[in-house]
Amino acid sequence: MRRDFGGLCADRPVPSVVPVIEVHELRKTYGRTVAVDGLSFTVRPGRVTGFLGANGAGKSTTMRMMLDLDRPTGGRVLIDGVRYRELRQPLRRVGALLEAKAAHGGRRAYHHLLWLAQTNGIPAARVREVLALVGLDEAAGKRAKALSLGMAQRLGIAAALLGDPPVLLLDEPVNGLDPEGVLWIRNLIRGLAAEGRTVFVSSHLMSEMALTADHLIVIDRGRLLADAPTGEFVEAHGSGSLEEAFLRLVGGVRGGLRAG
Ligand SMILES: Nc1ncnc2c1ncn2[C@@H]1O[C@H](COP(=O)(O)OP(=O)(O)OP(=O)(O)O)[C@@H](O)[C@H]1O
Repeated sequence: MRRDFGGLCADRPVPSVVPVIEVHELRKTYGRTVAVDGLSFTVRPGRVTGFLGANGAGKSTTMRMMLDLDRPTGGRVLIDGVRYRELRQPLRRVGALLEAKAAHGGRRAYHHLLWLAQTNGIPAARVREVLALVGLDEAAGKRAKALSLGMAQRLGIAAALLGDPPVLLLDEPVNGLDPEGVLWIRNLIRGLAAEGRTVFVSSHLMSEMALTADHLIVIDRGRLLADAPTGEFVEAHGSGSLEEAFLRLVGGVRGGLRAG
């Protein structure tokens, strides 16, 4: 089913199999801490790719490097064949949610989005569209510091959708949302992928990812453990659930490391 998320472009190209995001031998160290350890994978359009890992596995660090917010110690990330900072009109190409509380506390939700739109050549009318899309019309006049975590998360998603980008990078988008909000974001994410967009979503919530992701990139301690369709991943680990498969895989690898 094709869904319309009120985007600027009416028609999108048919999803291709060409990877949109390419992560090559990515590495990041902070002093002695190896946060990301030689990670390589690609992300394709038209499906939800879940980025799974336990707390501290290196998901946020990887996503910051995808957006050029952190400099890799080694390797690189290409989006459409170039680095993020080389993209022209990046907000129209890549929408990102990294931290829910990214807006300046004193700024009203509407003005936060308007400022982002105006500095990125996006029509002001789009602000009302995305506020409606994320269910924040009535909270448009609230200052960012007065928003609940769930509302701040919705504002972050509105900012990510502002440029109607074909690529979305969402770091733990479910954080802070109530059950209704969780269902809403799941449907939104799945709808965005069904439109042919490239959707990359990190989470440590296995049950949620099982319902949302078509494909999984699983990491532990900065290393790639699996790159597989969700169903295949669960089956390959002889499990009834994604959570069980994940725990078996991570437990097995860590056990092997200890034994070695
Ligand atoms: N700025 C930093 N300085 C020092 N160490 C850092 C920094 N950022 C991340 N790390 C470390 O790098 C590792 C990976 O952290 P990261 O936040 O990327 O993991 P994560 O998978 O996103 O975890 P979570 O699910 O808890 O958000 C952790 O050991 C973390 O302590």
